[in-house]
Amino acid sequence: MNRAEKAALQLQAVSVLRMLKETRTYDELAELTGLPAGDLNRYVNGHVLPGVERAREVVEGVGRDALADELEARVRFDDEGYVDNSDVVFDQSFLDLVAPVAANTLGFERPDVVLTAATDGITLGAAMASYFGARLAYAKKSKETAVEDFIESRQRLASGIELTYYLPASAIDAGERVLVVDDLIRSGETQELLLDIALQADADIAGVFALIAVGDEGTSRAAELTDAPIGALSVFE
Ligand SMILES: O=P(O)(O)OC[C@H]1O[C@H](OP(=O)(O)OP(=O)(O)O)[C@H](O)[C@@H]1O
Ligand SMILES: Nc1ncnc2[nH]cnc12
Repeated sequence: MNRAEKAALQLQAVSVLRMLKETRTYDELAELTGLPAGDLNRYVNGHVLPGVERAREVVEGVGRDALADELEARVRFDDEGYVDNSDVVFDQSFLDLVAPVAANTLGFERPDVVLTAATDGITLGAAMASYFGARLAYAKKSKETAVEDFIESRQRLASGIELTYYLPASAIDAGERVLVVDDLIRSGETQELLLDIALQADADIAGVFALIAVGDEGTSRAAELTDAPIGALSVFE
């Protein structure tokens, strides 16, 4: 880890601690993290940065569990099991915290491009791309005007309806590493289309990440298409 990466990790830990502190006293935060309340006060107020090892523990340990709890508190299911995750995908600050935690705990290699599907994947994709210093690309269900060349991928869904995603051909170069992300993975049909687009571009898959997996059908389907790491922040049954 170079100095810049260490500094980024230390600042991420401060962001995680500040989010946790919003709903807790310092004593409660101390109990949760195992760190002294006085130190936590200095980190949260920005007077001192946590050391690299402490920062890693916060980001990898407490960070992931706390973010998963926060995610679960924000998601609502309707009577038919469909997810309303507006309170998650509309909150760019929350997603900015998820990105480093996802990257560190799931072990994705730094990608060149983060690829997602319009519409709801875009804010998570932007957070992940910004964290990695990568480009963001999103495939759409319609062709963008004035673009001549597209990579397209079509699939007939279980419902019989055909779904096609289009990506401007210039968005991914051959040989680039692509991390595929989305807010939600259920059947895995969308991920399959995105992975197909990345493979058509002759890209290497760096991983697949979703905030929410509903069941394991989607992640299993993705696992058949790539050996790269696949993970979700929370899995709902
Ligand atoms: O694993 P799957 O069964 O494919 O479902 C997941 C996809 O469904 C949702 O998008 P949707 O098609 O509703 O489009 P939207 O983002 O524009 O709402 C979600 O954002 C994922 O892209
Ligand atoms: N909002 C949603 N909830 C559950 N499954 C879905 N598949 C596509 N959109 C979905």
